[in-house]
Amino acid sequence: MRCPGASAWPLRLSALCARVPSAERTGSPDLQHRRDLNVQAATESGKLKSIDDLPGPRLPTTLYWLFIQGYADKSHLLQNVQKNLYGPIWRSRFGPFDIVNVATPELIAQVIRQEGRYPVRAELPHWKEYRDLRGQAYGLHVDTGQEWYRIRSALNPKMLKLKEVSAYAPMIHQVVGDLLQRIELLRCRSQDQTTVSDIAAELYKFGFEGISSILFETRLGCLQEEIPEDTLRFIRAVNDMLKLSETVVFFPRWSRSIFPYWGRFVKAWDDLCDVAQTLIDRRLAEIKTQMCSGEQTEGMYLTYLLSSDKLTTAEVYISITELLLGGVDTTSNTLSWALYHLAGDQAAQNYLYKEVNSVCPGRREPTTEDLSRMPFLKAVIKETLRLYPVVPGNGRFISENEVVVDNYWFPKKTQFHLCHYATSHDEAEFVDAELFIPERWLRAEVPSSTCGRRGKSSFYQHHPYSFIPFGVGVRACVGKRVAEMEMHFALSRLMQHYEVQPKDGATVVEPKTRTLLIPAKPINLRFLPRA
Ligand code: HEM
Repeated sequence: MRCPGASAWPLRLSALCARVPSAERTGSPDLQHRRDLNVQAATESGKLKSIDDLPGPRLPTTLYWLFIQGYADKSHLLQNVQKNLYGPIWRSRFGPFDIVNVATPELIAQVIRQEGRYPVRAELPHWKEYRDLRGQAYGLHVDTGQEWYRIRSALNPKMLKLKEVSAYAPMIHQVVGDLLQRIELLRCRSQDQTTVSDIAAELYKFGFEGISSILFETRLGCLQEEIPEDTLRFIRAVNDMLKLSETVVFFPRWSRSIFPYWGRFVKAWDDLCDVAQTLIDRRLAEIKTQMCSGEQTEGMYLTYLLSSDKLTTAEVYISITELLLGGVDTTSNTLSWALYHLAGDQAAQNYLYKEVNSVCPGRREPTTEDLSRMPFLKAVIKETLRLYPVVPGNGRFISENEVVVDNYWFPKKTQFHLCHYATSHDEAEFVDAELFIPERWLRAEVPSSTCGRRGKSSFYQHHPYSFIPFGVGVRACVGKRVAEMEMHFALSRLMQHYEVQPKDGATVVEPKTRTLLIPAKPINLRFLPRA
């Protein structure tokens, strides 16, 4: 969970929320009390089953799946395997974890409706331990309750309001310009003068430059010939931290000095925080100089946070670090998969090119308004996120209230795993679910034969909770709007300049899980300049 641990659906989500009484959504004490009484009554009358009645694998079975069957780095696929074995709701116990998995949109919706006013994704004791060790503020991922809400309310306005986010467009276009130059450089240097190897690695740099330009209002030069050492250090640290996070959480505190993992985890976090702090301090010094010389310090995100007075300095530091952490390989992996599929589907790529070209002829840079006239572009990104939700599973740790899901009663402090990889790959929700078909996201009135495919109306319909790549509700991804803008600008401009082809013929690249869903091997692509 670079977003620890969704583009068509916000409208559907609000429609769905409208059916839930507002008191229920906000988890008012009165309603809570009534719900608890109902739950108690129903349990007493024996109508509801308990967590112990749930099917699910025992520890040896889980170990067998992970280490003998090889699902340790394919945990996204385990969602489907276990759903087929145990049904849509099951329990898994593993080390200190006792988890209730839900794998249909209806069940996910039931959990979300009861998530309370301050939803918690999962307890992150090892992240908290690191923050305590270094005397840092907890921040978005670790803080809970009103403290989380206070921080989130400070971060939301300039991240989630469409109008505010549009202000970042010129900066993002500069960064996309650098990406285009870098691709041109790499492809000209390659042996066949067209290939860019490991496109995800280049897009990580794009992701880092993009989010940094918004947060710090300055360009770091991540896409230049000489990549700043701090950029590489940050990308390495994110990778290490995510990998180690999955391991460290299994080891008890007393084993910290015996195994090397905790030390490495701390080092990765130290590097992350150090790079973020250097960038923040550099920008702070610039702001001070500007102020001293009487210049107006009109800035974007960091300046806004510092001047809003809603967060302490320690909270600003950790929030910026977490936004950087969330903003790098989420967008970059999604873009990599989108290019991978477009390279393999020339009909879709041609259609996308024509759409971009008709809205922005002569390679004009698209504005945010132009994007609203590019439904196929948006459909490509949605379809990519459906096939490869970069955060393949989400969670809700419901500590405030007891919960009823599918005739089961769960006590407070139950950890739910929302298996949305399984739902977005479910044939019952998406026709030909394993295929890349962007036009499934276009409304039926739009010619459905765009790329030579036709469908019935069911082709376009799915439950709103079957596709939730950005999460859902008040705790959903804070970077959703920024991510979408970055991806839409980058993809549209790449299409204006290049036709993309697979380098290695029809080589299939599978995803693997390293907390995030990432390509299991490098994606190599050929970029052929368009006339
Ligand atoms: C393709 C792009 C992205 C995807 C698919 C994605 C996905 C997610 C998901 C699934 C969550 C959990 C939401 C929930 O619990 O319901 C999340 C949270 C989060 N994301 Fe993203 N994300 C993306 C881009 C970004 C970007 C660009 C940023 C930074 C600007 C970001 C920052 C965060 C943060 C800070 C959280 C934690 C929010 C909280 O706990 O209140 N994400 N993201």
